Amino acid sequence: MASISPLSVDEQIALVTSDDPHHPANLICELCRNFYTLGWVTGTGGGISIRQDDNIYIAPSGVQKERLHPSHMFVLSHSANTYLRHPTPLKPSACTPLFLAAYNARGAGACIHTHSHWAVLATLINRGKKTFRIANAEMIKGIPSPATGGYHGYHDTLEIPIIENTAKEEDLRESLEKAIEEYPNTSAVLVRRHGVYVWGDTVWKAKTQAECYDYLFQLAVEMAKLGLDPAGPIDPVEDES
Ligand SMILES: CSC[C@@H](O)[C@@H](O)C(=O)COP(=O)(O)O
Ligand SMILES: [Zn+2]
Repeated sequence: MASISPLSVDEQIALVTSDDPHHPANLICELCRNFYTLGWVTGTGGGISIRQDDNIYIAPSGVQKERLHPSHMFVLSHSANTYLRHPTPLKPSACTPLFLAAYNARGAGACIHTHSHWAVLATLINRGKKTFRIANAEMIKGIPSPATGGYHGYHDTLEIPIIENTAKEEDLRESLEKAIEEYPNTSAVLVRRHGVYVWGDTVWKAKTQAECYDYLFQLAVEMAKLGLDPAGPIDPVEDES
């Protein structure tokens, strides 16, 4: 991927400078501060990328994500596969190939990567399994169903692929791409002992869906602790009359 920008210095600065709080460079900073308080992006891990038309905004690698400034942002031209802005001496997030997988395969508008404990534990209660399952939970209704063009229903079983972690983040690309292909109805991929990637059509959909997923991961972990099957049926209610 070329790192020499075809843009002038002023044009590069303009890409990440805006008074609009909804500008991707500003939003990445704000959302990462929020995600930090949730334990999603602590210790420099995790992050979010946002696509605005052909421009993909990416945070730097190995930096405290709650202390980002818009001027730290990388901007990648999706169609040209060229960095329009590559602030030295920073490096783009190691999650970039994973974010690109969501943009390329699903036309996502944003992709979030968290190291949430709940996501990690959701992979551990499914030891030896390639899929996380949960059913009959209200928050499933917040998860899209690309197969129907709508959302999952309350009684649907939500299935999320689990891929195995690798020593380097970028080496997850192949298995993440395969999981996206094998699970056409998913908008998230869990990474064993690591976290989760969640994408959405817009930044707000990616955010709210990541919140629904995290809620469901916590619910499943707490249910498993109580000996309950997160994907189990609804118990029949006794007729006391
Ligand atoms: C605590 S380091 C974790 C990283 O290796 C990685 O898992 C991660 O999610 C963030 O990568 P980064 O390149 O800093 O954006
Ligand atoms: Zn990570």
